[in-house]
Formats: sequence, C-alpha cells, structure tokens
Amino acid sequence: MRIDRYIAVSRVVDLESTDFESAIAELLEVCDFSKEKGLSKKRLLNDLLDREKQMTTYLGNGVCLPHTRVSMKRPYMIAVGRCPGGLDYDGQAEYKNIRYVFLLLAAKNARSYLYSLASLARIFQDKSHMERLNAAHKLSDFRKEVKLVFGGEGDKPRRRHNRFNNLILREAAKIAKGANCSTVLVFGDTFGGGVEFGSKFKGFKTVLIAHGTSDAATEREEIDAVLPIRSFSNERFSQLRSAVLIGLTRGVFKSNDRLCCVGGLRQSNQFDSITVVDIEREFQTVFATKNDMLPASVKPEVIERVLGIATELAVEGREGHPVGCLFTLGNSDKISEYSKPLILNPFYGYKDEDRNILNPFMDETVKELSSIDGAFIIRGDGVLVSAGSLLYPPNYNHELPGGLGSRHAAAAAITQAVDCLSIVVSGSTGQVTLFRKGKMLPLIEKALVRNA
Ligand SMILES: Nc1ncnc2c1ncn2[C@@H]1O[C@H](COP(=O)(O)OP(=O)(O)OP(=O)(O)O)[C@@H](O)[C@H]1O
Repeated sequence: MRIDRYIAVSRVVDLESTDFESAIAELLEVCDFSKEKGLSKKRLLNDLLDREKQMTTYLGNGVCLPHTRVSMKRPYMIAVGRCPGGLDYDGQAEYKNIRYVFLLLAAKNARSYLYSLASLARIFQDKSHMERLNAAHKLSDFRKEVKLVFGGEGDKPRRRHNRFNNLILREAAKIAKGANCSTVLVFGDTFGGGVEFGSKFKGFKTVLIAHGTSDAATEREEIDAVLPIRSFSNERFSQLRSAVLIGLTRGVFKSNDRLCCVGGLRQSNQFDSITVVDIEREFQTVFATKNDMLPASVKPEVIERVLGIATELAVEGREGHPVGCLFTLGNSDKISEYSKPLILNPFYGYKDEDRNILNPFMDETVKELSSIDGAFIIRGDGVLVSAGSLLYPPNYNHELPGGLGSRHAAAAAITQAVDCLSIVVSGSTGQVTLFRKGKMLPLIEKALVRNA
C-alpha cells in the first residue's frame, strides 16, 4: 500500500501545542472534512484520546502514531506535526520524547488499515529514515523529506557504489548465471541510503531484502519483489534463512529455485559476500513449497510478524534477561481442543483489530506476556486468541535433538496433530525454531544469538 499518497504537504505542520491533547486538536484542524458528512472533529478528538488512555500510541524513536477509524469517503488521511520540545500528557514521561505526531485516520471500510499502520511503523523503526527527518530544519525541507521517505526515495542510494561493490555485483551476476540461479537476492540494509544495481541482474528475478523499506520500493523497475523483513539476528545465515522462509510463504520463491545472495554488514555500505542457496537442499522437503509451509488459514505477513517478534525476543531478551516463548499460528479452534488456560486470557474482550499481531502496538504487549508460562495461540489472520495456554497435543513421540525440553516437544507435537505452525524461542539458548508437521527448522542458531 502506497501510504505516501495520503500525506498532503498542507497537512505537515509545526505544532504550536505543548500538550498531547492540543497537538491532536491542532492536527485535526488541518484535516479538511468539508466533503464528509456528519463528521465531528470534537468526537474524533475524544475517540483518539480514549484510545490513548487504553494504550499509548508512542512507538519509540520519537514518533507517536495516534490512529482511529472514521466514517469518511476517502480511505485514509494522514496529518503530521513536529514538536521538538516533546509533549505533556497525564504526567507520562515518554510523551516528552515525542518529536513527531503522525495522525492516521482510516475509513471504516479501509481493509488494509493494519497494513498501513504496520508500514508506517516499519519506516519509523529505521534509524536512517529518522535521521533524514531530523536533519530537515526548515518546515519546507521537512515536508519534502516526509514525501521522499514515505514515497520510497529514501530507499534510493545517495552515493554511488565504490569499485569493490561494483565488482561484487558484477561477479554475483556471473555466479548467478554459472550456477543456474533463477533469482538474485540482495540485502538492501547493507546500505544506509538504499541500494542500486541498475541492469546488472537483467534476466534474473531480483529480490530486495530490506528492513525499513517503504512499499513504494516495489515500484522500482529493476526490483521484482521486496521482502520487508523487520528484524534480524546479526548472523548472516540466520538472516538468509528467515528471508528465504518469508519468500517461500509469500510465493516469491519456489522450492526448486536456486538463489544467488549478495550481502554485507548492515549499514556498512559495503557488499562482502556472495552465497548460492539451493532451496530444496537448504530446507527439508516439508518446508520447501508454499502449500506445505503455510497452513491454509495462515497469512504470510502473520508469520513474518511473529518471526520478527521472536527474533527480537531471542536477541534482546526482556529487561536484560533471556526469555523463551511458544507461538502457535493457524487453526486456533482446533488447537483450543488441545489446550487449557493457565491464566485468565489477557486478550479476552478486545476488538479483533486491537489484538491483531499485525497491529504494531501489539509488539510490547506480546513481549511483556512472553515471560509467562504457556503458549500464545494466534489465528491465521493474526488475531491473538490467548496467551498462557498449556498445550497437550496427543502424540509426544518426537525425535528432537538433546537439550530440547517440553516447550519444543509441545510445539512439534501440536503441528503434527493440527494443521498449524509453531515458532519457539528457547529461553535457555535463544535459538528460534519453526515447527511444521512435526518437523523442525532452526531459524536462528543457538549461541550465535546470545553472542550477537
Ligand atoms: N505443553 C506446553 N504448553 C505450553 N507451554 C509449555 C509446555 N511445556 C512447557 N512449556 C513452557 O516451556 C517452559 C520451559 O520448559 P522446558 O525447559 O521443559 O522446555 P524447553 O523445550 O527446554 O524450552 P527452553 O529451551 O525454553 O528451556 C515452561 O516453563 C513452560 O512455560
């Protein structure tokens, strides 16, 4: 979804308000609802403040993203305010860190609402994008930068490649041809300002893996697909595995594809490696096709999201301590037959949209709940059904490597009993493992994570 199309320059302003409530009122003031019938700005303000009371919309990195649904004809409207001195709200310290308020209004029938929230959040999580916004002092420059960053211009390189990068790209094209690869996979995060490879990979499917890429990047001619992976372990092969898994679930790759992957350290501006991956050999057959990998009810973006949260939990832990957790994805009704609650369900009673794992504001809640015993049960469309559930699938006869205990055994067994996926973060090693049909696929290897 091209979110930048809904950002009008006239709605990008410098806020005069110093408190959150007045800041939102000021942003609503620049929104023109003259063509919308019966829309009351006062009611909208109250809706937005009610939501804020339930859960903060502060996303970190100085960005606040208040959002709500509105009865309006246009699908989205976005207003942006700068407030370099932060905002006061209810004495809460974190609001003092707010530098930008992005107000997102979505029509009641806008079906991609959660994706829009997620794509905005993805841009804000990328420090290089935030640096660009921070560097624009004059309002006119800031307006330009906002349009550029959200319009995908932020993904274009600001400096030309050096000779070594060009050499690697040329060699990658040769290797891809010689090794009969169908696809070239480029780690775009190697470059702070985006990556350019012109026509070097003509004749191959070209896929960009990038962390904070705007959806507009997909419209670049030389790129066939973008895998917007939100977080990685620092270990190269783990990154690659996660990327290939996501490409498979999205149908970007096929099981018989051979990939030529070009990578480098994140933000190093230097490519340094070329790896050829034979999907069938790297992934066991059970994981190698989209249909095998993906239970019918599970959306690829839900796996991506859970994988992102699992990776962050594995790498960062929680408040300095390692945490382990177990997520099941898909067929939640059937899974509920093999589970029982260990605690009162924390998601009970919330609207589906507010407890959907695709909603970026769910991240903190899920991470906070990861330290309790039991599993998260997630519907295929991303709705969090429960946390703290004990799984008791019928058959525990799995051959798992030594050291893996009851959490991993339950994760393996549930995927054999029910058409679902499970993802485990090991509390003791930090390994992230995906289970499907009783088989396991380590995505982030142990020890490497804890050293990262
Ligand atoms: N059947 C189950 N359903 C849900 N959660 C479970 C189940 N069995 C164990 N767990 C969770 O896993 C936690 C760790 O259990 P255990 O150490 O036996 O597993 P493990 O596979 O070795 O995992 P880790 O590598 O995280 O230690 C338990 O405290 C519990 O929260």
